[in-house]
Amino acid sequence: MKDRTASSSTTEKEIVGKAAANVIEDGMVVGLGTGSTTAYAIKELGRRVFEENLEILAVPTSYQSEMLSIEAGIPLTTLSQHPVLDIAIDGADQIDSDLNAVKGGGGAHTREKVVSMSANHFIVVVDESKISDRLDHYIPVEVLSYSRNLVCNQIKTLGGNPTTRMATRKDGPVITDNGNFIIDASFGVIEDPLSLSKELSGCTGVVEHGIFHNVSEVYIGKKDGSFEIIS
Ligand SMILES: O=C(CO)[C@H](O)[C@H](O)COP(=O)(O)O
Repeated sequence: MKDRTASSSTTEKEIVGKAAANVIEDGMVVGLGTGSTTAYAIKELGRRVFEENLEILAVPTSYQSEMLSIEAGIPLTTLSQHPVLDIAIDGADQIDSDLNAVKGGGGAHTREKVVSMSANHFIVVVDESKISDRLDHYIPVEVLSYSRNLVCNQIKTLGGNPTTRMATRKDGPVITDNGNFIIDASFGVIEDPLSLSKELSGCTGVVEHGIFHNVSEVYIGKKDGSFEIIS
C-alpha cells in the first residue's frame, strides 16, 4: 500500500497544485478533490480568496477537502445547489498516456467521480511518478459492506486479486465517507481500462470504482521545479 505521508515529491505536488489553482477565475464553481496534491490547490485558492478577493464557490469531494477548504476560507456549496461545475481539480494515483486515471488511494473516488463528472473541465494534478504508459496500479473499489464477499468473488472472476482495505489507526476495515468498505483489486497490467471499467461497474454490490476516463488535462510537476500540461 502506498505511503500517504509527505514525500520527496512534495515540491512537484506543490507546483502543480498552485498552477491549477491559478486557472480559476472569478465567478467559477469549482470541484475540489482529495489528497496531498489537491491540498496545495486548496491552500492556494484560499490565499487568492483572501488576498485577491477571488469570488468562487467550491464543492468538496471528501471530509478532508471540506475541512481544508473551510480552514482556507473558501466558500462552499453543494451539487444540489450547483449541479454543473466549471472546473474540478484533483490528484490521481496513476495516469496513462491516453489519460485514463486510477484514483481512490485516499478512498474518496466515489465522490471524486461524481464531482469531476459534474464539471465542464477536469484538471488532474500529479508528480512525474504517477505517469505510466499503461495502468498497473491496484483499482480501489468502493462496495456496500454487505456485498464484500460477493464483490471479491466477482473481481476474482474478472482475473483480479481483491484485498479489503484495512484501517491503520483503528482495528478493522476502512469505512469511506459514504459508510462503505473499499476493496483494492490488483489486475497486473490493465490491457483495456475501458472494458475493465465497464466490467467493474457491472458487478453487483459495487458502489463505484477508481478508473476514470473523464480527464481533460494533466498537470505534471517535475523535479526541476517546472511543470508540463498534457491533454
Ligand atoms: O484519488 C485520490 C483520493 O481518493 C487522490 O487524489 C490520489 O490518491 C492522489 O493523492 P495524492 O495527491 O496525495 O498523491
